[in-house]
Amino acid sequence: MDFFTKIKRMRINWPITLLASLMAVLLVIQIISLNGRLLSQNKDRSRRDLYEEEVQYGNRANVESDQDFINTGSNNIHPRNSVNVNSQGDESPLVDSTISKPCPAYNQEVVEKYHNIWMWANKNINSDELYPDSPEVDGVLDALHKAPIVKVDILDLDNFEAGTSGKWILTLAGGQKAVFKPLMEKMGEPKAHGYCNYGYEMPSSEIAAWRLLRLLDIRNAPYAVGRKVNLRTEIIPAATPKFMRKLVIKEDHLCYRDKCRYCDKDTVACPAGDLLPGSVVYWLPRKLHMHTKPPDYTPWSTIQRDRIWGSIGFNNKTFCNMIPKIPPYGNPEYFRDLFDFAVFDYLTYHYDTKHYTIADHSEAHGLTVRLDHGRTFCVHRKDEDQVFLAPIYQCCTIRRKLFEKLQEFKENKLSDALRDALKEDPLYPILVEQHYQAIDRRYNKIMDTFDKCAQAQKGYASILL
Ligand SMILES: Nc1ncnc2c1ncn2[C@@H]1O[C@H](COP(=O)(O)OP(=O)(O)OP(=O)(O)O)[C@@H](O)[C@H]1O
Ligand SMILES: [Mn+2]
Repeated sequence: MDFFTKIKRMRINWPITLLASLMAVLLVIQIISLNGRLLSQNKDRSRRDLYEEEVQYGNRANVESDQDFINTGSNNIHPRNSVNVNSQGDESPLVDSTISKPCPAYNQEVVEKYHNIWMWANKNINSDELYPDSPEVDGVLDALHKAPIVKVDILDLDNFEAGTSGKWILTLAGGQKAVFKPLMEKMGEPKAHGYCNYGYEMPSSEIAAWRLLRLLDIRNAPYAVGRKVNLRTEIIPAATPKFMRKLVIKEDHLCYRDKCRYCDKDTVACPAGDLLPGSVVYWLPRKLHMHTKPPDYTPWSTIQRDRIWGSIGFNNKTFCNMIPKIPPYGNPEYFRDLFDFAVFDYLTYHYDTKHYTIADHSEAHGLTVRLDHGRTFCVHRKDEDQVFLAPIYQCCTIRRKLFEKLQEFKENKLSDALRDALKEDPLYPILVEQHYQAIDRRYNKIMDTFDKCAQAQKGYASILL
């Protein structure tokens, strides 16, 4: 007996079978949609969990407003110069018919001009500094600002989309790579909720931090400059397919959708005239070793600090005594670096402090490098001495070179100098006015702390390294 004859003989009640099948299909649809909702709740929850983890580690800026922020789920994102639309609403993907994608034209002369600038920058990286104190530095900034963009991709390291907010990797004419951080929140303003690690990274901070380090003669952060990129004419023609998936059309605007790990939701930037502002940071063509985890961690980084403060307390100077036992801080130069970091981190309220060393046996092998200042200048109302002054307070020491440099900025001159330096940037004003007041206030506290240290010891000679 064949299969069909068997079925015929089973005397099936067709209406009941059909009804049962229909109900089964409905049940499956219900289960799938419930699962979807649970998944999206879990996604939200996991963002909160991540954030809560950071809160536990103390990696946040404003304890008082925490509950308010969580409750309101604030998402006021309106970059200056941008039409910015919230992530809800109609949004359509970009399709080839929406925008044509002409190939960028390469002009050999232009390519050579920029290539020579990148060669100069590369040649000047040595074991003392990433760039010299010379006027050519401004030429490199200018090139980062103006060089035609030949390729745009999402910065993806080891199959992991780097970081808490999206970063682009640009290839510029002449072959230099650069990291672009797009402006997704208000330019240069403090985080409304006061949490430095919540929300997007800030390109304004990246630019201001670099200018401040340069003023202090701390030349271990790669060049950073502001740039407005035209999504339609500069980015689309050079974008990889992966990058193109981040572009959407919304209310007739061309928009960029960025991820944000510690935000209530991702959002889109729909810049006026298609011009999206951001920071461009020179990609350091060297192998880097990151100092974040034992045995060679940055001693006063957030995680280490909170673990240690919990057990020994802020005032305990024994922490300072044990630092030379942590590799590589037995080396006096690396030990001194820690106080350069402390001064800068305190001035900029830098919650995401970390550092790298060049590890490639090139002539720059061993140089300390500081990357990623997108979360500096996030609050100007307060200073958190317990957090940021600790290295200075506990060790009472500083590199002589930095101390002498700092003395040049007495009587609120540091803020004026930073303002003047930022006037050179194409995106000036970069920071809101209150940040400058904060810098002077913090500068004075640093200098007072060193004064107290000198008084308590045998004068300045005993605290300068
Ligand atoms: N200018 C640069 N030159 C060389 N390598 C870089 C540069 N910028 C970033 N990188 C590499 O990319 C990695 C990730 O960059 P970055 O530290 O800015 O992001 P993140 O801290 O992971 O992200 P987020 O700040 O969003 O959490 C760095 O650890 C470093 O290896
Ligand atoms: Mn970062």
